[in-house]
Amino acid sequence: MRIITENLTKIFNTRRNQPPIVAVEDLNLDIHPGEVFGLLGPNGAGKTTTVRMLTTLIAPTAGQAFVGPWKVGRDDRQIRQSVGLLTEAPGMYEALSAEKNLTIYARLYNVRDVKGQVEKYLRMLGLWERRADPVGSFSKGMRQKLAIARALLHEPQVLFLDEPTSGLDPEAAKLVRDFIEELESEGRTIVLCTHNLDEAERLCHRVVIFKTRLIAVDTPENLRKRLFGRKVVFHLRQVQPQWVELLRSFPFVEEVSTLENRIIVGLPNPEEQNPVLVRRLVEAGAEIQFVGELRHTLEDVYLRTLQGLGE
Ligand SMILES: Nc1ncnc2c1ncn2[C@@H]1O[C@H](COP(=O)(O)OP(=O)(O)OP(=O)(O)O)[C@@H](O)[C@H]1O
Repeated sequence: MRIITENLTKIFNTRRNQPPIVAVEDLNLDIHPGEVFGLLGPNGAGKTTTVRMLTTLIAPTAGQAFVGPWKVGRDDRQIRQSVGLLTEAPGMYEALSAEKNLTIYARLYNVRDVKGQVEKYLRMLGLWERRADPVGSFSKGMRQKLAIARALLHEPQVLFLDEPTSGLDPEAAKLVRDFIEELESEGRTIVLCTHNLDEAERLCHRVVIFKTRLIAVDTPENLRKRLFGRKVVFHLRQVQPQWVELLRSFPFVEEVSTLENRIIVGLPNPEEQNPVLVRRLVEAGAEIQFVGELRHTLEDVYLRTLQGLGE
């Protein structure tokens, strides 16, 4: 399912005499069916507010939004049936078993085969053996998995995951990430709010960086290229100034810098241009140990993007 927002805005009117809080302003997004889409932004950027609007938990102040063919504010019942939501602090009945908790929610969602669906997701998330235990006895990771199971019981085509791996140990976090990839392969649209940029980079096709308003939206790769260009690192046995000058003499070379025994070269198209540079360096007597691409992480991109706003 496709998700579209058009000038989506949310303003919270707090206490009297207090200025209103603009949480989300004029947000325009087009999330493609079947993509994993990351919502990135600092604390208070409006990520949760956006998710709450798209899942019909709160009404937009202005603008509009569509989840598949359904319009937020007009078709809320259909939207609730089509979306699954994992919130930051999913509440469960602590004294009841995992199975009982899921059964209650499955009934609430009018799931047809309650028993079958509950079993399917308990098994899928590795909780089947612990199904009779009270949720109060579960670890954080098990609770998170149970919450994911709960969000999936009614087989939503769209899934909103707010910080799905926060507070999980690396093993549990990996399990959840693998599971997200599995859900993606089933063609579901997944919207992921996360502060874990490494995770966003691994899972998301595209990300939006926003802070109340949209700042940038693209694939992590394109954002990286746009902000940093592409850079190639030549590791040499030692660097001679004439090799730096040689590299600078190529018209397509954008910039050259050195760091210890490395020469870093900005190139628009390394696949085409590297072989030429390698050949000329070798001819000039350089001893090349390695050649690699300097990778900027999504974290670099994120921080640089927000810096542009004076963060
Ligand atoms: N119910 C509310 N009443 C008043 N203000 C609110 C309400 N919900 C959110 N806000 C405000 O809206 C802004 C955006 O909050 P939101 O929770 O959407 O941010 P977030 O990007 O999810 O942040 P975090 O990364 O910290 O979870 C904040 O300034 C917050 O204080």
